Amino acid sequence: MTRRVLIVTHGGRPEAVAALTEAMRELTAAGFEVALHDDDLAESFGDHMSAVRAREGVTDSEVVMVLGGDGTILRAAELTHGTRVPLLGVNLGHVGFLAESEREDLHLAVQRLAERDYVVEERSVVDVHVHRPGEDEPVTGWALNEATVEKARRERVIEVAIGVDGRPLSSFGCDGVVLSTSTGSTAHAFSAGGPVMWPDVDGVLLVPLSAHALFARPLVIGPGSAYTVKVLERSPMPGILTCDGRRSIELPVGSRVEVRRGSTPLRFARLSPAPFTDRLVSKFSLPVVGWREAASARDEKEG
Ligand SMILES: NC(=O)c1ccc[n+]([C@@H]2O[C@H](COP(=O)([O-])OP(=O)(O)OC[C@H]3O[C@@H](n4cnc5c(N)ncnc54)[C@H](O)[C@@H]3O)[C@@H](O)[C@H]2O)c1
Ligand SMILES: Nc1ncnc2c1ncn2[C@@H]1O[C@H](COP(=O)(O)OP(=O)(O)OP(=O)(O)O)[C@@H](O)[C@H]1O
Repeated sequence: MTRRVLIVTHGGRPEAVAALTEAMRELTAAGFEVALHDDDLAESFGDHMSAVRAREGVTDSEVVMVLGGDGTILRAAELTHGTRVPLLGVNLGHVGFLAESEREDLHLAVQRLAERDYVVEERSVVDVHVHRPGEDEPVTGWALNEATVEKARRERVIEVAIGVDGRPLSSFGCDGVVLSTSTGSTAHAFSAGGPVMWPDVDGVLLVPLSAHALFARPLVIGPGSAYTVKVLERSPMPGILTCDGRRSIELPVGSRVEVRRGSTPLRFARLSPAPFTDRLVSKFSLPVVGWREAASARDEKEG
């Protein structure tokens, strides 16, 4: 059976189109059938490459290869969410925290795929249920990074009440609250002062955004618990919920948002066993000078 790779890229970027040409050549040479998610792009490649329009969807692909940065991976996650197809990110972006390979390692990545020399890592998402006044059914959503409840406009604050497992915890005026997975703990939640959660910490992080309150600390709950965020009737401002910076749901006052660890994780193809700590050091250029000297001094002392 022919092995297929579906490619998602940032079609608006010249470097992505160049990387796409190389990826398609390498994958085709390795015996893969290549499909492009971006039909317009497929149009320009369809003639002289074995590009197959990705009309067949994702589930008959072995891997979704993403040529881009974090945002493009978050966009590609919309395709694989709910399926068992893993994402493999090749970083063409500025940060590329979610990517597995750098641009210069594209050939190696294709070689490892061809040899089935990769492991699949599951990353938790958050599931979101939004109950709005006058609506019988909740609006549902999910996020790989975070679901953020924010004030709908810049002026004033949004008044929210926070609860855990149906029990009230606190209420305050703020710019919003970020409800993040471990994966998203290095993204918006990180910028808002939240802790970094290693990927195997299966909890959900809440970080308030500029809360006007004495008790508004980052909180972490376990995989069996759920947050409730209510937009209070007294709030001078309605809210808006945004998942991964891309999927939004309006929150009139009186809305109730429930966020819990998702039931279906997203899957990533991992080529290198490099620990998350190394990725953190590399992506944030953390100063680790002196670590080796200290370690070798300890080894000498221990003989
Ligand atoms: N003040 C902030 O830091 C802020 C504000 C809004 C959104 N965001 C983040 O942007 C994400 C959307 O990313 P985008 O690239 O489409 O938007 P974008 O182009 O605005 O980039 C936001 C930044 O977040 C980085 N990023 C995204 N996911 C990350 C992760 N899991 N770990 C570390 N860094 C990550 C991106 O690389 C980029 O540098 C949202 O999920 C949210 O986490 C951050
Ligand atoms: N085909 C596309 N058309 C329009 N916008 C796109 C497309 N692909 C990606 N984008 C958007 O462009 C933005 C930047 O993309 P991406 O994250 O890949 O690059 P970057 O921001 O430079 O990398 P990083 O996120 O690692 O800093 C993202 O918000 C993404 O959703």
